[in-house]
This record gives sequence, C-alpha cells and structure tokens, in this order.
Amino acid sequence: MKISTFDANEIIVSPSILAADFANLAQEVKGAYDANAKFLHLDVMDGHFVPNISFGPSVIAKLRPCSEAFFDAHLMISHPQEYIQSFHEAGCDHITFHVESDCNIQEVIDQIHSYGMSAGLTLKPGTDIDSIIPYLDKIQMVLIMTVEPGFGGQSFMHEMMGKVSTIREHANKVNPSLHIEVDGGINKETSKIVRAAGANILVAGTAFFRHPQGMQEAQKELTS
Ligand SMILES: O=C(CO)[C@@H](O)[C@H](O)COP(=O)(O)O
Ligand SMILES: [Co+2]
Repeated sequence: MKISTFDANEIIVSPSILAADFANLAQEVKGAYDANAKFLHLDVMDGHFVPNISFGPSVIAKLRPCSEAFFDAHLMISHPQEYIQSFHEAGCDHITFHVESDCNIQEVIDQIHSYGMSAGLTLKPGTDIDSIIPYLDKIQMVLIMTVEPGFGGQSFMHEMMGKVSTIREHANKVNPSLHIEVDGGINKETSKIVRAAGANILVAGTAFFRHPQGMQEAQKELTS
C-alpha cells in the first residue's frame, strides 16, 4: 500500500504493537485492523541506538498475512542502511528512521524509495528540528517523538508541540502532503492536543492495546 492513499488531513491511528500481547500477536494485529486502525506501528529496537531490544523483519514477515493495515516501521537502530531491503521484503509499506542514526540521511531516504516504500524522518526529544527541515520536500512523513525512544508506557511531553506546529508551517510551503506523526504517551486527552498542533497520524501503544474497554473503544476515543 502507498502512503499517497491517505490524505495529510486525515486522522489516522497507528497502534504500536510494543504494547500488544506478544504471545497472541496475530490476534492482536487482526483486532487492531478490525477496530478500523488503518496503520500498524512497528517499533524496531536494536539494543544499541536505544537501551531496549524488540523485534525485527522475521516477526514483521509473519504478521504481514494477518492484516491489510499500512505497515509503518519506526527504526530505532544505529545502522538503518543495512536493513532497508530486509524490512521491504518483510512487507513494510513505510520506514521512518532517526536523524541521529549513523548513516547518510539522503542515501537512506533514496534507498527506501528505491524499494517503493515511503520514507519518514524522526528525532529524539532533545534533537533540534533544524536537522529535519532540509529534508521536508524529500520525505513523506515526519515523526515527532513525544517521549524518549526505547519504551512504551511513558508520559507525553507537551513541550514537543512547538516542533509539530513549526514542521506543519514549513510543510505547508514546501510539501503540503507531508504526514506528521506523533509517538509516545498518546491517549484520549493528548490526542486532542497533538491534532490541534497539526499532527495527523497518532501512534498509540498502551492506550490502544491495553484499553480497558478494548480496541474499538480506543479507536473511537483517539479519533473523536
Ligand atoms: O517508539 C516508541 C517508543 O520508543 C513508541 O512507538 C511506543 O511504543 C509508544 O507507546 P505508548 O507511549 O503509546 O505506550
Ligand atoms: Co514508535
């Protein structure tokens, strides 16, 4: 699936499977799509770029037949350029990588595009958005981290909203179809704040997969 299928004004929920029950991953992923979440957020961690290890292409490949969702990979790895082909072969539709990773950013963007996937750039909370501005017309998504990458279940950082509105202002001039995704601590309340700031893709792990009333209710809360 192509990201151009989705409009940058459309509010999309991207459930992060980091908060799902790993012993029942296929059921969880099917449930998320049945709840009308059009994306699935895949947090890949290498234990080096961030102090945690999650899963890689072989798990994603097993999940691919379970869902028609847009597979939205978030690579928290030091050397993204070495794994782009593997994530493409696993069935990812999109890859977001970190500006702080050890790579030539433009080369990795080109590599992602060469496999027909869309490309996104993201940054840690302490990194300035000046590192991303020069690429805004070359990518399809910016992901603003609203927690330190590495773990789910952390508290939302309100102070990141300035980054969202500044990126939206720049994008209106150079790339109006740019999607802005936010990731970390998104729930019923914070979803309203990020949407007001100009984000349209909402990553939700805990608030989605661990919602006491289930995923359908989570989807409703995040989009209403
Ligand atoms: O990238 C990350 C964490 O590094 C996220 O995608 C989290 O998995 C989101 O989890 P919640 O904050 O929604 O629980
Ligand atoms: Co993420």
